[in-house]
Amino acid sequence: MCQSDTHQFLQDLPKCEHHLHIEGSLSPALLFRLAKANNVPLPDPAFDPSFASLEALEARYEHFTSLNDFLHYYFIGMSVLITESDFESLAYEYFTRAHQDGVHHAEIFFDPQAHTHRKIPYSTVVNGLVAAQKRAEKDFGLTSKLILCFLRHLSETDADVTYQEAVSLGHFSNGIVAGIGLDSSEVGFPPEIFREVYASAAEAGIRRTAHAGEEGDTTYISKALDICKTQRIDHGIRLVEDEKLLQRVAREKILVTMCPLSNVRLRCVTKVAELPVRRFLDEGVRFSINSDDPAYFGGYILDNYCAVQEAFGLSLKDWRFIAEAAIEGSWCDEVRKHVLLQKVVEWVEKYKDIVI
Ligand SMILES: Nc1ncnc2[nH]cnc12
Ligand SMILES: [Zn+2]
Repeated sequence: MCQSDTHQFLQDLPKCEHHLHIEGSLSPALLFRLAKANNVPLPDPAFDPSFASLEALEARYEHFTSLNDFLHYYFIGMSVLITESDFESLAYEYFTRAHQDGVHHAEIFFDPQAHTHRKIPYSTVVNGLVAAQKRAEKDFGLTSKLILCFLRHLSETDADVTYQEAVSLGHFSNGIVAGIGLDSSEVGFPPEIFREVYASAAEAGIRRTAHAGEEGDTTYISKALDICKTQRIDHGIRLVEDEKLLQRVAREKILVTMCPLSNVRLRCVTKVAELPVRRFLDEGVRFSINSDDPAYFGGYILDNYCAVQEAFGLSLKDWRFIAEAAIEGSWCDEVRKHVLLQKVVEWVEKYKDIVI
């Protein structure tokens, strides 16, 4: 995807990933393997030929027509995840790949309701993910956080049940879960539906983000900020449709977690060049570049960085701004941020005289 020099330049750039659904890193190969190992039935190929073979499923992933079309496959896919060890393998595979792509810190979303609704205990999911986090830190020095997402197509009451389970296990106070998020079908499920659970989290000092402005209009972004008091916006590409809101996001240093290849695959834009990358840079909007659901959207984080570089031809100064904004907007402690910022300084030193 990238020319080799540019590829190396971007691979070396110290990265943080903030928008990665761990269930979205389940490759079709692992999906079929776990379905067999765990005796989980997949849809009958007579009804959906995508499940006839690995190749057919991979080909289907290249033709999503919308967020909901993708989510249909996303929820079927994760139904093969049953044991703690399934979640650990999934997350460790992701961390391994992220490390190869130059990620030093990852904040990963998980969707507990999608598992508890099919009788997989919340603790099975979290224990598996935590085991992978510990191994990744030990093996690669890659630090990570978990962000518990609520499924917005389910009720606020349902979200609250999950939230209370995490609270009662002390997962927010002991740092196992760093914050809450909101994902799944956007249009028709505005963030204010979840105002109460977000208010409880705010009162308890728990960090908050939400998907907004992916398919939904700018009111999804403003309501996420004003009513749910989110400190980040996930996707947020439609921010450019409201000049005042854009200025506010820049002024308040709210991190926007962009996912370029996802936006193309889900037809939010027709090509990466349509994304507001240049506009955000010019206006000082802080953003990170992420992979969202890499096993479904044809690329991991470095592929997304390369796609942005191909479309916009950014300078070393632009990339430095992106890298520093990503670190400063991370939910890790100040000591870790300092270490990561130092790595960016070293990267600048290495590349400052090289023409990209
Ligand atoms: N891109 C996305 N938007 C909303 N919900 C999601 N869940 C997984 N990926 C998602
Ligand atoms: Zn997402």
